[in-house]
Amino acid sequence: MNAPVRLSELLEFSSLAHTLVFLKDGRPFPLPDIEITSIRHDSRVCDQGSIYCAFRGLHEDGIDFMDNALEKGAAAVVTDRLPSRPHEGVPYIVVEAPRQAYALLCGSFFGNPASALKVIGVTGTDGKSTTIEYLWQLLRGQGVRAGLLSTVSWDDGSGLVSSPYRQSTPEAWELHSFLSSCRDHGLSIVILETTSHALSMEYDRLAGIAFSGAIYTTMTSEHLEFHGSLERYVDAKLNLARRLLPGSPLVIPHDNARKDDIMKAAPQAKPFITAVHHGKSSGCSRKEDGILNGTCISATVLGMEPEQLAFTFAINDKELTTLWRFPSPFPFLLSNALEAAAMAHSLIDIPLEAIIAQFEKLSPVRGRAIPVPNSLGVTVLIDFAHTADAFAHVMEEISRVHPKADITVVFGAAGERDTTKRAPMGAQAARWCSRIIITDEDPRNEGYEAIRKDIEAGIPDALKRRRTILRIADRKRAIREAVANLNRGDVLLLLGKGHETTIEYENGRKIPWDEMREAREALAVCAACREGSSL
Ligand SMILES: CC(=O)N[C@H]1[C@@H](OP(=O)(O)OP(=O)(O)OC[C@H]2O[C@@H](n3ccc(=O)[nH]c3=O)[C@H](O)[C@@H]2O)O[C@H](CO)[C@@H](O)[C@@H]1O[C@H](C)C(=O)N[C@@H](C)C(=O)N[C@H](CCC(=O)O)C(=O)O
Ligand SMILES: Nc1ncnc2c1ncn2[C@@H]1O[C@H](COP(=O)(O)OP(=O)(O)OP(=O)(O)O)[C@@H](O)[C@H]1O
Repeated sequence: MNAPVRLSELLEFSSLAHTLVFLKDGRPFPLPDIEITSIRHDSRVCDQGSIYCAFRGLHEDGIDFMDNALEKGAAAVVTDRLPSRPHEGVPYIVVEAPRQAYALLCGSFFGNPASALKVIGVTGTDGKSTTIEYLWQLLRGQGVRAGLLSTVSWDDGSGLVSSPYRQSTPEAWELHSFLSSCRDHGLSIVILETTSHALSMEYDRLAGIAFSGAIYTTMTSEHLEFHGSLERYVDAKLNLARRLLPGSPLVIPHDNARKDDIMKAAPQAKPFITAVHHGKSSGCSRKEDGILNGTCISATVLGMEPEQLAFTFAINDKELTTLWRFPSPFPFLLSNALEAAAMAHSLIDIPLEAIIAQFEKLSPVRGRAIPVPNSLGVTVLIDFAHTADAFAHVMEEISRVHPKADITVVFGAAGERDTTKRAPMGAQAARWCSRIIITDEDPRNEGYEAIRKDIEAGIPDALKRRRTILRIADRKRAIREAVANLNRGDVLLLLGKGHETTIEYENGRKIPWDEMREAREALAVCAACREGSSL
């Protein structure tokens, strides 16, 4: 529990542009200084001494809950307009953007912990959590304890646990509370997942934080239901580069289509371009990539096995001949690791070779490209792919590793979220897989049927006739059906649930979910059944 802070101090240290309105006997009156115990955007969790920040939401207008917040004990209100009948004796802090004000006040409440830390932001469409956890592992391998907050994990210096938050970049109160805990544990580096929602000017959850490093992973398309267009989505992502401190490392993969825009958004950054390629190729070059002041790091994959990759790497034009190992067959994960290595190298000034030597010991990230052991002679992979680009990468690479295998995929798509990605996901599934089972991911109020139709709309008619397409809403039954039909040598991809622990249905109803347990159980049932029938 943090000690209360005086309102005057909070306002001063947050540098918040505001107008303070405090009425007594119907007239403006100088505000008596009050103690603030918390900053909240939800009236239901306000208590004695809270500041209530009224947000305009997708469903509600926070101004309608001011009375509720005051009844709960809120001592002040942040708003973009006064209510029609302002209460006497309530300080109204009138601002242009309440969400930005909320973030600045939260930072100020916790003593602006970000300014005492090197905060590294990781953004992109796919690969954020994996890259973050690889960076955390690589730094740890060099004896540097770093804080970490991603969709999957959380470490404030007290150890790695599952992230307790529903959001990948949590709301500012939770975020600054986490950062202050990192500072109090004596950490100097914190790696933060910075999502497009959090970076957008609409939500601005990261307002007031200056970044000491940024990694961009892939940049395709997601969350268009929120951003409205691809350009606005990209622009939100660029806010991370715009918030880099001068001279900070900025790591971008060579094949990121928005590489130039990202570099333009941070002209004073120190760029690192990374590339992973097969066989002989130039990878990236400082001249071609326009980074004469930066560094190119490229890995050449020389060998692919079902469980690992062998590669060499080059820094700028200097090719190093040592053969290194990466403990996964997926080059896109090697690309994430290479980005993490570039950042670690820049942050702690340790030769890249020493960092890359740690690759073979990297642990997988929960729910990402995790094989499920079995006795059926099949390959079953659990993965969190939930965009068309991630589908393409996983499916293409698994086909390369198992060129003769029949591939079955089980997947769905999130309800009430980006609908534009569904058809392209269906198209990728049909391109690479002979058997497609469309099931529930998080149908929410949209329901299974609408989502299934959107996915199927992306499957070309010619492929519809050549593929087996099953529609099984119940994910447990879908997995059982998929496993029951596998033949020795086949591949089964279970996509989109990864580490998640629930499936969300209508009106917020959730059922507990564990994809690994479901897969194991389905495989055990099938193994027992096949043993029984061979007796
Ligand atoms: C879809 C979405 O973005 N929802 C966010 C949004 O909710 P909303 O607009 O529906 O809120 P609302 O119900 O209209 O309420 C408006 C305001 O009134 C308040 N309220 C409401 C009721 C009441 O009784 N009292 C009260 O004070 C609410 O607390 C809120 O501040 O505003 C809320 C307050 O900021 C957010 O917590 C909420 O995030 C929800 C939890 C969410 O799921 N967000 C996801 C989409 C998200 O942010 N994801 C990104 C990206 C993930 C990725 O890339 O993988 C992330 O960073 O996690
Ligand atoms: N570099 C990459 N290129 C393409 N796809 C990738 C890459 N890295 C990971 N993926 C795919 O994206 C999935 C999600 O990975 P990860 O959790 O690291 O991304 P994320 O950006 O954190 O996603 P989210 O924020 O939605 O959790 C992986 O399971 C994999 O299928």
